[in-house]
This record gives sequence, C-alpha cells and structure tokens, in this order.
Amino acid sequence: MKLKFTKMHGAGNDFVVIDAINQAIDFTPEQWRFLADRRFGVGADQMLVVERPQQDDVDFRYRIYNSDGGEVEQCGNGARAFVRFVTEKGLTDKRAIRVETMSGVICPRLEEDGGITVDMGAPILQPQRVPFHANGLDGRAEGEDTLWPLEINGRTLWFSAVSMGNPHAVQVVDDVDAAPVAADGPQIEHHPRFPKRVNAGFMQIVDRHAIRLRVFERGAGETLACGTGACAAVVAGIRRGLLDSPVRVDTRGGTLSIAWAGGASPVLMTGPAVSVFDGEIEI
Ligand SMILES: N[C@H](CCC[C@H](N)C(=O)O)C(=O)O
Repeated sequence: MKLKFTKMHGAGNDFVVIDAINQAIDFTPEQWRFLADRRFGVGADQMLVVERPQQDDVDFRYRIYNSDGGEVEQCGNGARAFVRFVTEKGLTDKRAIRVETMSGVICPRLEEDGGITVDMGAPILQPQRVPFHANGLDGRAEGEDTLWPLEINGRTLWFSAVSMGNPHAVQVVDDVDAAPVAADGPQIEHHPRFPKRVNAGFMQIVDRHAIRLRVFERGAGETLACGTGACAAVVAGIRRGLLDSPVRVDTRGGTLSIAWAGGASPVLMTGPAVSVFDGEIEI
C-alpha cells in the first residue's frame, strides 16, 4: 500500500504519525521497524497511530509503537504531536481533547499561544504496578520515595520506580553529559526485575525548579527527549524532596515544563510539537 504519514517531533523525540481513520492499516512488527529505520525507511523513535475511539466519552484512540516494533502504553511527547496532527489535519476543531491510550485516557489541550499542555494522569508508584519486582531488595527511604538498589555493570545504582502508564527507572547523576547512558542504559532496560523492560532516566538536579535529563528509552534507545520520562523524573525528584513543582526539564532536544501537586493529582506536561513534512511510502 501507499502509506500517507506526517513526520513530527516533540523536543527532538521524533515520530511517524499516521491517520488510521482515513487509511486502513494493520502492520506487523517488522513493518513498524521498517518505518522507524533511519536508513531503509522513514526514521523515527516511535510511530503514532490515530484511530476513532472504542470508548464513548473520548474523541480519539492513539496507539504507540517503538522503533523496535513493539506497541507500548504511553508516549508524552507523542501526545503533543498527536494534538498538533489532529488539529492541522482538520480531524477535530476541539482544543481540549480526550484520548484513549493503552494505559487509559489522557487529556491534551491546545493553548491559545499554540503551546500544548497534557494531563498525563496520576503517576503509579506501587512497585508491582510499574511493574518492578522489589522482592528481596532492601529499599532506602528518601522523603516519600523509596530508592531501590540494582547491580548495573558491577556498580550498585539506586533508582526510583515510577509508571506514567509506561515503566520508568530514574536515577540522580551529578552530570548528565558524563553519565554512562550508552553503557548502563541497555543493562537497566533489560534488568530482570522489570518484567516489561523499562525506560532508564538519568536526572541532574540544577535547582529546586530545574533538571537536566537524558533517557535511554525502552524499545528505542537514547532519544533527544522523553515526555513520560520527564514526568517520571519530576515525580521522583519531588517525592525525594529534591524538587518543587513546577520543574523545567532541559533535554538534549528541547525544554519541557512539568507540574505535579503530589499524591493522586495528575502530572501536567507542557512542551513543543512540530510538523516537519508530509510524505508517502510504499509498505
Ligand atoms: N519508549 C517508551 C515509549 C515512548 C515514550 C517517550 N517517547 C515519551 O515521550 O514519553 C516506552 O517504551 O515506554
């Protein structure tokens, strides 16, 4: 088939976005990997698929596939790109949109200034729901958080386990530029205590309202930005008593703003979303 797509990014986390309302698609993991391939295909960290909803009280369903071909529960930067896409393509004239994802309903909003804020829902903090198997580990309490020790490349590293619908393991490092993201990222992603693998966050505290963040993403490797990773890092930092909401998150691809009032309140993420070009590809 000749597939129409839009290439987009949110702070450098890049996407192939597909209107599956006006195109019938049903791709295999190999076809998703082809679309994500930066040499043989289009190239992207994730593919985002826009569908009509299955639930009554939502406007759209949106599905996310990592560049390794696997479908996942949530994508923060993707949620903003989704809003830009459905607005620019005339698929809605709403500015506040309810979107069904594999991990629940999120509520992105197109602001008057063209920025996009997404209610990402409340973080999930019980280890077994991240999911993370903490059994037999001696966690270390810090503020409201519990840090868990994992052996990574012969070193004991201490992580916060947070889910934003997708799993995150967040550690504080002194300098993100010096952090061993390429060496430690795959070991963390595939650690057996994360039965669904995990996104590995490396967070540097700049001050109580600012961090620098790198994320080695599950199923994609290091990306220039990770929206759910930014949410998870800020939640972990606030719970550890290191940060106060709102927090500016500087990533290698741009800046996100994350706000969270604690507890069961939702995490609010604001940031950019850019359409780069429309294209077609034979698949
Ligand atoms: N790699 C993630 C999905 C994409 C999340 C990220 N691109 C974001 O902006 O949240 C996972 O496997 O859970």
